[in-house]
Amino acid sequence: MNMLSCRNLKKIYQKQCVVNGLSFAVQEGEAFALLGSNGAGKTTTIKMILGLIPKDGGDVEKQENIRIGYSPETPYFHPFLNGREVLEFYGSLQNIPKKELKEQIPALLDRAGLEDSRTKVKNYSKGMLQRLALAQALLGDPKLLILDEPSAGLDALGRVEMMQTIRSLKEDGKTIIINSHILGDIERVCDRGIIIKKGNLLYEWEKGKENRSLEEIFVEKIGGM
Ligand SMILES: Nc1ncnc2c1ncn2[C@@H]1O[C@H](COP(=O)(O)OP(=O)(O)OP(=O)(O)O)[C@@H](O)[C@H]1O
Repeated sequence: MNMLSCRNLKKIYQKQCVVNGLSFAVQEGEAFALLGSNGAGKTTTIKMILGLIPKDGGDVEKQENIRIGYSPETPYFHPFLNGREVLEFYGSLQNIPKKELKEQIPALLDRAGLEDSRTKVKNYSKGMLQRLALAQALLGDPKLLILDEPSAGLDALGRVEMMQTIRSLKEDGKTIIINSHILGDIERVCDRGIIIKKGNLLYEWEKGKENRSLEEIFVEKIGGM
């Protein structure tokens, strides 16, 4: 069953077509990757799926009434709040009752690999911000998670932990769309994905479909056009 499908998605910026008729479907319970070089159109695609920017063509169809969690490429939170306070704030925007939030927040911080400390966001490292962005995306137990570069800025161990967390979320039944440049991570966690170049779909990747690594496929597809 599809969780989400995009048909002929299009985005034009300054007369330039940066997403050019993309069509793909994400099935319920899978981890799906959007792959491509810098400027390929991955974040723009995510923003159209979320309705953050208008489409210049095409459709996005989602399962009805699903909750979506979103971790943006460059997370920003109020600098004078600590992690817990950030989650309380976003939880209140979602109308999650205070009592429920109190129960959820320590588990969410823990799951994202953050301590429930008084450290304010202004003193967070880039990696801590990424972790907080993931915890924020998990508020309200969404069915679909959209993670834009979730391991950007994390050190090697942090990256491994982040990918383990994402894998465990998939095992819990969440559907996950990930935008990432780290092909080894994608290969370990994702089931399927698409390679995009200059807004065009180049290749539909599926784990185990080919007897070569995602990196080899990526280099061939991206380098060969
Ligand atoms: N608001 C905007 N106005 C004009 N051009 C934009 C805007 N946002 C994105 N673009 C352009 O659209 C193209 C696709 O950008 P996008 O951010 O979707 O790429 P990406 O694949 O996510 O890249 P990266 O991996 O570097 O994040 C780029 O050429 C970018 O410069």
